[in-house]
Amino acid sequence: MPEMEHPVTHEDLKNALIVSCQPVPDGPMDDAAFVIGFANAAAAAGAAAVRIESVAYVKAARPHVAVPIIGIVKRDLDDSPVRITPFIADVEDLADAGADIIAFDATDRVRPAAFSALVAAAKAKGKLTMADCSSFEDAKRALAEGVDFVGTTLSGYVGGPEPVDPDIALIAAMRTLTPHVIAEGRIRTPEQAAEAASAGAFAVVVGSAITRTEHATTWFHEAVSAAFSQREDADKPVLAIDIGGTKTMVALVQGDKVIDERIVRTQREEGPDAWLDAIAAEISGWSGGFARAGIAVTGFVENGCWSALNPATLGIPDSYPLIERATARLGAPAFAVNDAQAAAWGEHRFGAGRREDIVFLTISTGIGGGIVINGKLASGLAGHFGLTRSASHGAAPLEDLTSGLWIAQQARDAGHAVDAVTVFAEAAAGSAWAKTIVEQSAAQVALLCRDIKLMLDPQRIVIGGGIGLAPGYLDLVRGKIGGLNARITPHLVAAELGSRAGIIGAADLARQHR
Ligand SMILES: CC(=O)N[C@H](C=O)[C@@H](O)[C@H](O)[C@H](O)COP(=O)(O)O
Repeated sequence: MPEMEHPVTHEDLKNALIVSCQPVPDGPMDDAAFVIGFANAAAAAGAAAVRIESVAYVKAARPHVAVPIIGIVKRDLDDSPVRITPFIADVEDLADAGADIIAFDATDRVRPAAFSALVAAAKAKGKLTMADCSSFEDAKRALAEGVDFVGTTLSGYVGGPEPVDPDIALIAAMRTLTPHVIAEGRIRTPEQAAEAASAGAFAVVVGSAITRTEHATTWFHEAVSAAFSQREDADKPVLAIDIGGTKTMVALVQGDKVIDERIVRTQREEGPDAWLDAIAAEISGWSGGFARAGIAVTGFVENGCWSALNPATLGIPDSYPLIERATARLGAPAFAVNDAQAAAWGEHRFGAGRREDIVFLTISTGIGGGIVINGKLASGLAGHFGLTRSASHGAAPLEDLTSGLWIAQQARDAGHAVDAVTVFAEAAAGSAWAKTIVEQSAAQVALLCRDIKLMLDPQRIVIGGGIGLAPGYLDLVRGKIGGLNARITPHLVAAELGSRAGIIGAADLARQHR
């Protein structure tokens, strides 16, 4: 033995793993002894069939291999792109060598022998047939010629760049034509093999990942090298930038440590190209000292482009290509994020968030925020709580009834032309008018925090910003929340990273973003 004891049928391949035992041509494993070894190792581990290339290897393996063999011959022809089993003689020789199933190219290309003749030759020898297809159309034609199996073998190999992933969609499409679909090509992981099976494959072929040692080694080598070089990058400082309405903070940040820090004025009228130029000029002495850049900005960032939500804060042209321009201008790959979202991430990683799911609220001139859920930062518009209207009962965006600007306005209306800081000082000193204003602001924030708890259920709500951290303010908010069932009471804590939360968060996000 082991010749096959009975003629192989479709059922022998049902729900099978098939291992293609084709060493890299002319490589150190390109030897009959290895092909036999691979085939027996595969069979011992549960493979129900093997695929072997060349008449010589099929002949060598047949006496030693007890599972069905799919045989192919590969040829590089001058006058045809067809490589897999192009000639009738190939079919016959494979059959005579002991292959149970003969596979051949089923593409619609110039070929030396008619497809129907190949099928007939295999059948004349009493063998099953497998059509190596590149498309749904190939499979349709092959089935019309009476093949037993259609494979996705040649998808991605008939022109254009070779894909990386298996063609799962083609498996599913071919399954609408026949149950006898063999998934083959670029299946590199057990997960992909399972996906192919779930998509409707009758059997799944895995080749290079198991039997082309050089290929599999290369994949690991590349992954490991990339990870090592990323790790070296990760140890380098990040250039962190926080572009605000009046000033821009630039810093070199390592972990949560700010190594160096500068402030540049944001020339509001000049626009983002000029702001980036000013930043680049300011940091020229740091060149080579950072591997990447993290940018926190007012407004929001989507698909690498920056837009204003409130142009009064800073006039950003709509969809300014910030990441592209910053990467070019700063000489390092850049990442950009809303400033309050960056601060939320900073607090989550290194501050009062304690690596828990948090909502961060910065209450100062306006109200900004960020959300970290399931360990991930929500991007886009997420966290712009100051613009919500539920807590203000629709009267105006919440920040217009809560923030520093509103507090100063209320004071003026009460006949006291002072800023928010003074209002807080007056409230602390016992002035009734000032207390009333601060309490109203705190009551709005309390409503917002109650809603946030019910909408997102964060473990903590971290409160920052000049107003949020003003002495006594957080306690006032807690007081206004009071009386709720413990499960739905939000847990409020004071932010810990202060004005550096944004740059620390942006730096960390840039480090993690590849
Ligand atoms: C396109 C072509 O010539 N495919 C050949 C067909 O036999 C083999 O080189 C592949 O190794 C085989 O299809 C298995 O695929 P993978 O090695 O990607 O698991």
